[in-house]
Amino acid sequence: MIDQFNMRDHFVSLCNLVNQTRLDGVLVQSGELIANMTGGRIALIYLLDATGRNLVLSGGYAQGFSTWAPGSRIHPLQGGGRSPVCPLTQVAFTGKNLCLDNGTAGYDMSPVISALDGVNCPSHVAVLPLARANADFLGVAVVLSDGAIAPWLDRSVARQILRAVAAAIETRQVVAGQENEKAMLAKSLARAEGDRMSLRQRETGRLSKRLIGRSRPMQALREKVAHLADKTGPVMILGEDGVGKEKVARAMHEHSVHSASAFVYANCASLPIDVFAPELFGHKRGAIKGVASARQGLLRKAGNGVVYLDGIDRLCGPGQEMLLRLLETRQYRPLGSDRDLPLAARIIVSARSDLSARAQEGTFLPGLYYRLREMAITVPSLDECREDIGDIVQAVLNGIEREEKRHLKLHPAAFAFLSQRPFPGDRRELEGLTRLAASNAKDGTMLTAEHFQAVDAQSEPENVSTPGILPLPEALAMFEQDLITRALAQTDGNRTTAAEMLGVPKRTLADKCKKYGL
Ligand SMILES: Nc1ncnc2c1ncn2[C@@H]1O[C@H](COP(=O)(O)OP(=O)(O)OP(=O)(O)O)[C@@H](O)[C@H]1O
Repeated sequence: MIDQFNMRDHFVSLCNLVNQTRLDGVLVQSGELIANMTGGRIALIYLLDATGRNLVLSGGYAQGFSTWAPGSRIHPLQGGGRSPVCPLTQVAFTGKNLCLDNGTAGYDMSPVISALDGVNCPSHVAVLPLARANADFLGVAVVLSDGAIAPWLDRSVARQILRAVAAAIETRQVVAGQENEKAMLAKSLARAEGDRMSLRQRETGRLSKRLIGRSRPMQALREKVAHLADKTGPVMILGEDGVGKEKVARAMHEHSVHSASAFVYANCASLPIDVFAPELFGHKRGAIKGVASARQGLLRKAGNGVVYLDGIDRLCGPGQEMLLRLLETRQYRPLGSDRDLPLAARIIVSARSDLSARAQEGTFLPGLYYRLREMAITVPSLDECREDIGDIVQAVLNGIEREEKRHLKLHPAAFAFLSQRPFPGDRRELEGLTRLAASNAKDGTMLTAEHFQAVDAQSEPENVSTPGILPLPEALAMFEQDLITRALAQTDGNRTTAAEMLGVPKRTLADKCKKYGL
């Protein structure tokens, strides 16, 4: 009769249960379902906590209350042999229904009474175990009824409903756990991303202090430097004289994980192989004639830092071949040694921008060029980044302020002057010009266009009036006169010696002196 009478209600409640998307909703729905099924007035759900040692009052249902959320309370599962017995503990350990239709004598009902918070406690109590799909203990449902509960529990539907309730709770717990994990993961990802961003900002900030300029080409350059900094393999930095190739190399090293190791500089320009090889690889004692002691090479000195080879385009042919071999084998042998050593340092080279053409025409080893261009950076010239002039000048002035305690500011007219002025020596020329202009300015003043113009005027070669095109006899006479004057000056007017110097007979010189009135 019970089953027939309530079947439709059970079915609706079960659908509601399955449709709950939150654990608290599942618990209320479960309470209602269990109460209806057992004819109870109140149903409480206690779930085992993560430690497996406590039952936590997690949800409940009370007839007549649209929503009822008993405060969550923790009840430690008690060890055996206690008196009075905790009914929750007993069910947790036995896994069997406990139906107290005939009174609760001998049982400690405080975990149940305390949950009621003043709600009148019905006379009949049953504690029903809830099990996970793998039969592990999940928790208990406590039913409080004004009438006998046992007859209701005998129905097969009771077992099915308790299984459905346990499954719904377990599913929600798993989903809630996953969501919790997802939220924690998202939080830690956001934290890591934040850390990464601020680290990146700090690093890019450091790079902008070294490689000054807000122009697009400079921004792109800094990005490329940051990108290549932690890669391995050689880097080639291309650019004309004074654009800042070495500065880029140093910035890349400082940005890398090996920044604590050494940055070793070597100028390759025009070095013959017998100087370049021992310099780079080092040599053993007695390996070089006339050199008594052994010497550590630059590769060894750099450790796992950087060896910066400046002006690789001017390295001699055998040097180029040696370098290619080093990059290919990643091994080298100090002169006089019989042991190869591994290449630990990163090789960064600099060259003028026309290296590709040089490789094509065969004046630079093509194989080395192709190896080096795998990671190449071209430094934009100041002409391509004219908007950076103000920032570079300001950086120089800041340096002067730090070193010399002199405070100088750039006058807008000076900036306008510099923006127009060509800089064939690139950033090096701008830096040097600013230093010289600043040396003529007083502390606390503005650096004006005149300060820069004064430096330019001093460095211009003296005005030599170049004669226009003269008829050849006239020009030859001028040249002859100048030559004789200088020969006489050098010989203190001694015509005999002067004639010898000029390779003419004494008589010819005398005639010419007469002709030119010397
Ligand atoms: N982005 C920059 N901001 C400010 N100063 C710079 C910048 N780039 C280079 N400089 C300055 O220009 C000068 C030349 O730089 P660096 O020696 O790095 O140039 P380079 O290209 O290696 O020159 P070279 O070809 O003669 O070896 C240095 O004094 C450096 O401080």
